Amino acid sequence: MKFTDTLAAATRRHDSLLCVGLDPEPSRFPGAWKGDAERIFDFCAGIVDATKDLVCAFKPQIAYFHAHRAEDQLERLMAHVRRVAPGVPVILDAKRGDIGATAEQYAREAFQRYQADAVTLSPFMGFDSIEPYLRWDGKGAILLCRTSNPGGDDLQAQTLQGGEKLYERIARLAAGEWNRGGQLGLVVGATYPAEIARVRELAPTLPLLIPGVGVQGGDAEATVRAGLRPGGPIVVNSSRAVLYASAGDDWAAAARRVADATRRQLGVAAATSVV
Ligand SMILES: O=C(O)c1cc(=O)[nH]c(=O)n1[C@@H]1O[C@H](COP(=O)(O)O)[C@@H](O)[C@H]1O
Repeated sequence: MKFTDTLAAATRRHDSLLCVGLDPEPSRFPGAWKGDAERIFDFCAGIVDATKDLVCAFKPQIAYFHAHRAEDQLERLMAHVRRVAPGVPVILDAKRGDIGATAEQYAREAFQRYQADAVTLSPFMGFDSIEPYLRWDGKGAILLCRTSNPGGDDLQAQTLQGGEKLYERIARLAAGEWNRGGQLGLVVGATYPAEIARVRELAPTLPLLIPGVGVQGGDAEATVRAGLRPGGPIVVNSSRAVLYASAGDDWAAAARRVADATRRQLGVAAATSVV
């Protein structure tokens, strides 16, 4: 099944635009697990179990695993999601970008080793750095376009010859000549709703991965209004606000509460904004 179809089905089934980001930080783990990197799998699996019926996707961030030599725990986690949440797509957040030959290895890592449904990529090195991912039938490749961080302006807001901004060029290419197999999506930060709206104009049907609600302070309602269109899906990610909703024994229940509140907030915005 294609990433976009899996995503659409999970969005419908769970009535959810929410993606829970899996960014495990052992120093923030609850109780006796605090500081124990051997518990990365247990912690993330607990979050997955507590939220799996509330989300349209999960997004593990690879650095949080690799920094702790926890690649094996990430592999187990991917298998766990497939087992307990079949049909919920997993976006591996790796933000890769390299020459074609190296990109082939990164694609193998994401799609074969980790069995991800989609991966985040930096488009900085151009189409030949993206193309190896598109050889994997049905898999998604989500390109950084207008990122949520303040420094995103440094390059992405630069005006190119012809008057277009860099992030606009990325959106145009991803919606057009680069999207040969219909596998591309774009990352746009919830912290920049005006840019979300502009990207949506340029890429009416691409899935938009929108991080930045929760701890980064992005406005969930403005995000939905700017990004969601009929035939133009969005995936709104929240990581820390869900993962660390409580450091007590109730951490999993608290994560569920925050995830459900965010899901409902997004749902209300969707019901009142999509024409
Ligand atoms: O590609 C991403 O997921 C991403 C892009 C971006 O522009 N901003 C951004 O915060 N992210 C990721 O989204 C997550 C945001 O985490 P929270 O701020 O805790 O919700 C982190 O895993 C970031 O690496």
